[in-house]
Amino acid sequence: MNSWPPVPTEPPARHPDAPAPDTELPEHYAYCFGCGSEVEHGLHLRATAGDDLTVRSRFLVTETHQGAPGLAHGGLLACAFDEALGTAVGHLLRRPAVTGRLETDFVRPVPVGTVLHIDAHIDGVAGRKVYVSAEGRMNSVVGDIAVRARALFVLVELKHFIDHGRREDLRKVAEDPGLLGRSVDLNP
Ligand SMILES: CCCCCCCC/C=C\CCCCCCCC(=O)SCCNC(=O)CCNC(=O)[C@H](O)C(C)(C)COP(=O)(O)OP(=O)(O)OC[C@H]1O[C@@H](n2cnc3c(N)ncnc32)[C@H](O)[C@@H]1OP(=O)(O)O
Repeated sequence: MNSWPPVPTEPPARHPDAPAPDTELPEHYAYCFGCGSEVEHGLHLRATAGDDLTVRSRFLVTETHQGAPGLAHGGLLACAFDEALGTAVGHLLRRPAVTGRLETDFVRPVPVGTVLHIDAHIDGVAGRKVYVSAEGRMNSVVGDIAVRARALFVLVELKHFIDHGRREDLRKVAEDPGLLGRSVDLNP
């Protein structure tokens, strides 16, 4: 394994307005494939602020998430980690960021019906670069590790989303700001 973070970093500082530990976090966008309640076959990942620089997430692997018969698709698992890691950056640092790089180690197959518990941690900050990592455990917070991930998120201005987002979707959000940051009922 290469050293992590790969460059010298500053210790990250939890934002003073970050949600308190054990706070259930809202979905960040109702049409997000990772967390959005309006996406029928999305991951519906739910997250809770943890202590210090951590966020705990979980999602249920359903039959619409298969790659091989009865097993989760690796790309969807990577998506769940992208979401869990990005949620940690967004909520704990309270800065908009996008994924620059995401690497995953798939350690065990994940059957349909598994609840994957993903613990994400902010490891270091170097300028606009935020290094984060996570472990996903099967069916309990102390279950077997199925997936490990590391990522680089890059802090951006809100303008990034306005410049690059599709006009009609930006218009929908302007008309219904509740599509962003809406609280949702919890599932596993
Ligand atoms: C007020 C707000 C409060 C917030 C409240 C919280 C609410 C909840 C929050 C949130 C939940 C969110 C959950 C979402 C989770 C999912 C996230 C996604 O899936 S994001 C979509 C996929 N990713 C993209 O679409 C990026 C596409 N790429 C780009 O747009 C650019 O390449 C970008 C912005 C990443 C970088 O471009 P540049 O021009 O701005 O900057 P340059 O200089 O190229 O990079 C900056 C530094 O990063 C390094 N870098 C960039 N990409 C790298 C890479 N792939 N590998 C290594 N280094 C990389 C560069 O080498 C540079 O490093 P050096 O500063 O020079 O040391």
